[in-house]
Amino acid sequence: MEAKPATKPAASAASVAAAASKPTGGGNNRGGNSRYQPANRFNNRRRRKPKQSASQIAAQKQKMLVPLPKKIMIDETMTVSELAKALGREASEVLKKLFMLGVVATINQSLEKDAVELICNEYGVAVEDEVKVDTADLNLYFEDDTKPEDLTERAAVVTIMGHVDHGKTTLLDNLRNSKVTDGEAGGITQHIGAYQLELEGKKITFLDTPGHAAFTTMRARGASITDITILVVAADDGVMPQTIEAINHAKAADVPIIVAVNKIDKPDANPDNVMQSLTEYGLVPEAWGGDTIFVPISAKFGKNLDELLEMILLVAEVQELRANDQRTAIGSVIEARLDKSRGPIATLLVQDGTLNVTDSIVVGNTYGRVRTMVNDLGRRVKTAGPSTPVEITGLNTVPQAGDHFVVFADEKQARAVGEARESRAVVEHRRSINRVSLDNLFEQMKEGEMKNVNVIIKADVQGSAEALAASLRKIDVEGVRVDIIHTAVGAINESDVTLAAASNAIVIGFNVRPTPQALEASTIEKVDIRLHNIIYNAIDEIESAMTGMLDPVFEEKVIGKAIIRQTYAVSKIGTIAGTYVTEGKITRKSQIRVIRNGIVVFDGLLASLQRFKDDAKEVTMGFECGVTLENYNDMQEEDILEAYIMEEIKPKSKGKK
Ligand SMILES: Nc1nc2c(ncn2[C@@H]2O[C@H](COP(=O)(O)OP(=O)(O)OP(=O)(O)O)[C@@H](O)[C@H]2O)c(=O)[nH]1
Repeated sequence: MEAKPATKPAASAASVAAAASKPTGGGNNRGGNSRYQPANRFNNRRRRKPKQSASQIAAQKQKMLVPLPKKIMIDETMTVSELAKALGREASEVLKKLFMLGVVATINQSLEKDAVELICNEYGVAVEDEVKVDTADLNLYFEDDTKPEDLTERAAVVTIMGHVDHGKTTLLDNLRNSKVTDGEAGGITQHIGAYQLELEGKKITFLDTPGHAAFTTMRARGASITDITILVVAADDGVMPQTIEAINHAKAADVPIIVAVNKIDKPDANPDNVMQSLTEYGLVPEAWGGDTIFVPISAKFGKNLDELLEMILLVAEVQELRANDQRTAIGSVIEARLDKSRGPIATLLVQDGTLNVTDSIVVGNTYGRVRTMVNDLGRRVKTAGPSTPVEITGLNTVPQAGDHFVVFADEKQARAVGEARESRAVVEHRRSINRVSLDNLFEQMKEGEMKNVNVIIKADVQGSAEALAASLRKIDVEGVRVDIIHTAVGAINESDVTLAAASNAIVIGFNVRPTPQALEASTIEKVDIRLHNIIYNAIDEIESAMTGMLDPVFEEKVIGKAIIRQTYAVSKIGTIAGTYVTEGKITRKSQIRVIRNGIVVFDGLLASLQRFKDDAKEVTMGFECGVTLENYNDMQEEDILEAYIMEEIKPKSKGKK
């Protein structure tokens, strides 16, 4: 049977394909068979044509289907293929354009923003920086975007501060007992770090960890939860160092102060003296033309406590404290601890929104689900609105006082944010970010980040502190001024470092030293402490730093410490101090500072260093030695000798410690 012409081409296509795979063929080479040529061409044409037209059509289709975008977003760099995708173009087309612009690239090569802009320019497409929202940054959730109509009144949050023994705890306890037992007959009260009182239908929340250390530690961690500070000053004792510290801590946080002049029941109470002294710190009673409220009280005998509460309500009213109880809760940690049987426990202060049992929550660098919630009366509650303190369980680990908390829509989201924060916390110490030091002051000023330089001054005597403060205030470099946020007499203590950390301040010590705790805290918090014994040098250093001319060549390095155990007066030689080296070593070449109660009483040269009557080159920790100083004989038992050397350092190194 003769094959029909129509079937021939098909048969021959298979043959040609076979032939094509073996171009040199065997004996049955049909390549020269003219009979098959037309069919061959026909078939080849048929195979080529659809292929070409398909890609052309696809390209055309793509052109038609994907119009160029008006703009594309870039996060620093993008690869050629990402760019092509964003533009809706073939990568080869983008590569070609790059080539024409003189850039030889591959498809996975990442392009800098400049190159992306060049290409996009060719297409008439704008390039914009992608604004990345860092969902793990809890501060974001504290940005206030509530409409005024959604806001309702909330209770004021009050902190009590003052000098030791002036009656802070007595006041907190008596306020609580007087009010709480009124309405909650026999109610179990428990310490959860804060409590609420009700007066005239309005609530007030008291943080019951008195003292400015707790207040400022929380502020250093980002929490500013206090609306009003009660400054307790004992009328029989008057204004004391910690009264002043408390004032400066409250001022630095911009929190209004109500003065409670306490212990007025005492026969030697002198409230007028307290008022008079406080005027020096800008706290002037209303009766004297100022705007500070003073309430004379007796915390112990409950006198005028209602009046004090009324004044708190008054100040709160002026502040117009509002919150939106309909949103998911945000707030801060007041206290946290680990309970052996219940796991991590945290007292939270809800600052906005309403917190519910079962809420998925991120607290500081941990997360979890609110399992139980207990209020300040020890009662189980299911919800907690704004300004309410509650103790919760259900967190994975223990957070820290001052940490922020945020409630998320679901557990998955909370876990993602919590885990991201956890791992981030391991690599970066959040409080060291952007901390000011004299070494970076100029850069921060240049970048416009600094409007004023906050300084804390500690000095051996009030006179030097004031003189230094006055001179520093006069410095004005390119509109940036020095702001003295606290001055006091005595060693630089932990509280100074905490205040510096919370207020981004530099600490200047004049003839004083930091306590070991303060030194340790300053290293952790990256607070710059500068120590001087010549006022001019302190001023010059700050001024140089502000003009970018700070170029320290030498830095002092403390190499050892010793304590004087005994002193001997020896004629012709003077005082020999029998000392015991407690840290590092003392070398014959070191300079010596004599420190008495945190104050530098001598700074100069070593005259002799001896071990068992022999001159020694150096004496190390754990050994005793005899020391004499040049031109100084007033060494006393218990004095600390600090040995230091001056070391050459590279410019822009860490500050003096
Ligand atoms: N007479 C009298 N004594 C008071 C009054 N308030 C407190 N005290 C007494 O003063 C002493 C110290 O009171 P606290 O409440 O412990 O003082 P504080 O400020 O909390 O002290 P620290 O916690 O050490 O800082 C106690 O013995 C109180 O009883 C008062 O109004 N009148």
